[in-house]
Amino acid sequence: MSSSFIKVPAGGQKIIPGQAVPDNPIIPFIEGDGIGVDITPVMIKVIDAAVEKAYGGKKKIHWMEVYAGEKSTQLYGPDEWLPKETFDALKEYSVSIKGPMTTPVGGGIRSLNVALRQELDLYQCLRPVRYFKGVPSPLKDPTKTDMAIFRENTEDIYAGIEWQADSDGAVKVIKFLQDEMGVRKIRFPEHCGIGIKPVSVEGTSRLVRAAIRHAIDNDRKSVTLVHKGNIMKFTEGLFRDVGYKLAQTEFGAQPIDGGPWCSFKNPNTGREIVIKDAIADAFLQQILLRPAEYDVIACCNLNGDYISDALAAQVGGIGIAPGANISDKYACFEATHGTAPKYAGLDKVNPGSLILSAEMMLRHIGWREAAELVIKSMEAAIGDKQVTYDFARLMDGATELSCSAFGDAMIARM
Ligand SMILES: NC(=O)C1=CN([C@@H]2O[C@H](COP(=O)(O)OP(=O)(O)OC[C@H]3O[C@@H](n4cnc5c(N)ncnc54)[C@H](OP(=O)(O)O)[C@@H]3O)[C@@H](O)[C@H]2O)C=CC1
Ligand SMILES: O=C(O)CCC(=O)C(=O)O
Ligand SMILES: [Mg+2]
Repeated sequence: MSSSFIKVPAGGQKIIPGQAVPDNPIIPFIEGDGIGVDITPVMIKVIDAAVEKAYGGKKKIHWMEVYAGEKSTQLYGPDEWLPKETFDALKEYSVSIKGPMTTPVGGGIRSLNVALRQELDLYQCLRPVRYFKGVPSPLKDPTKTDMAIFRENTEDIYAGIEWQADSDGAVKVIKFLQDEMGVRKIRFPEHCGIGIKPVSVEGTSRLVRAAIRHAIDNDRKSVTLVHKGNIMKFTEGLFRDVGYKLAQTEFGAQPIDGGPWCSFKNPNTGREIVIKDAIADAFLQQILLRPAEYDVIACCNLNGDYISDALAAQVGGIGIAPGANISDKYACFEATHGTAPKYAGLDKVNPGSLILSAEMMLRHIGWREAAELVIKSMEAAIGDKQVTYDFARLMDGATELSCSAFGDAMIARM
């Protein structure tokens, strides 16, 4: 593959990590599969309008399309799902945004989303979950759900280290486990797929460190380590133990009543931050019944995937659930939801999740005034009951708007 399809927009400048963000940054975007074709242009239109309104033309994003997923196979060739020039651009321009990408179940290609996170070492998946006034919710008081999920984004069973049943690899790994590791517990070793779950001290430490720093910077009351460490002792249990240890060694947390919960004073505000843990199954009921008790959540990759969608449902669903994949150098923003294939091209779905992901991106580059306009206009559109189908079907007296009309309704309210 040597073709280049990326056109660098004239008049834009690179964002260079550690340097001031230029007023004319080039931001690469991946349109995404499925509903990507609907939500990505609406996101761009809304963000451009907010930036224009906030800065009167002094600042402007120069969007640069880069290709991955189905669109990339159409351009570069049938097996080119994530071309090298896309990776290179995401690194070179350091801040980017992407639509969702399809991953087939069972066979076929491995997740391009996971590949991107791993290749760019975007180890923090930050998914804030909070309530917007007027949004339909199954909870009596959805305002109590206000959490920031820090999901480890590069390891765990999600890393996709696994072998298909009956493949040479599966047979070999199972034989190794039985013959050399003394494993007797594989219930049906014949015709058995097998996977590996890596959870490391280093991977856990950097994620929990980011979660605790977020709690400090945002004056949150607690960080909860969510895990299934009673069952998977040396992976999820490690996650919990390393998290507690790090809170003590790096942040000076002291055990509460003999531990393992511990706490320290926020150096900025003097208020106490509690580090606690919860076993994942119980946590999933606690967030519904006692959401006010949770602030910042730190968890392994797979648990974070489940928790993200479950928490999103408490405050309106994945149509309005934003996210960011962050490393120490790069950031790639993306919605929590996927490609919702049955709605692709219908101009129907909620673009809110990708728009709010872009809002996080605006804050990330320090364009707070534009970010606030995005929030204000979304609240105003929802407050006026001008919403997409997902909210309209749950709200009395709402006007159902198309995806693009919802974007326009936001712009009209900036
Ligand atoms: N980061 C990424 O790129 C992700 C990619 N995926 C991939 O997406 C594909 C489809 O996955 P699937 O399990 O169907 O999950 P999706 O998140 O794509 O969709 C599930 C359901 O969520 C609702 N939904 C999703 N997006 C929106 C939106 N913007 N507005 C309103 N409602 C929305 C719809 O509910 P309803 O039917 O009730 O209207 C939809 O049917 C898979 O290949 C999966 O691997 C999945 C998650 C993340
Ligand atoms: O990569 C995928 O297809 C799914 C990813 C996903 O569900 C997520 O990151 O929340
Ligand atoms: Mg998911």
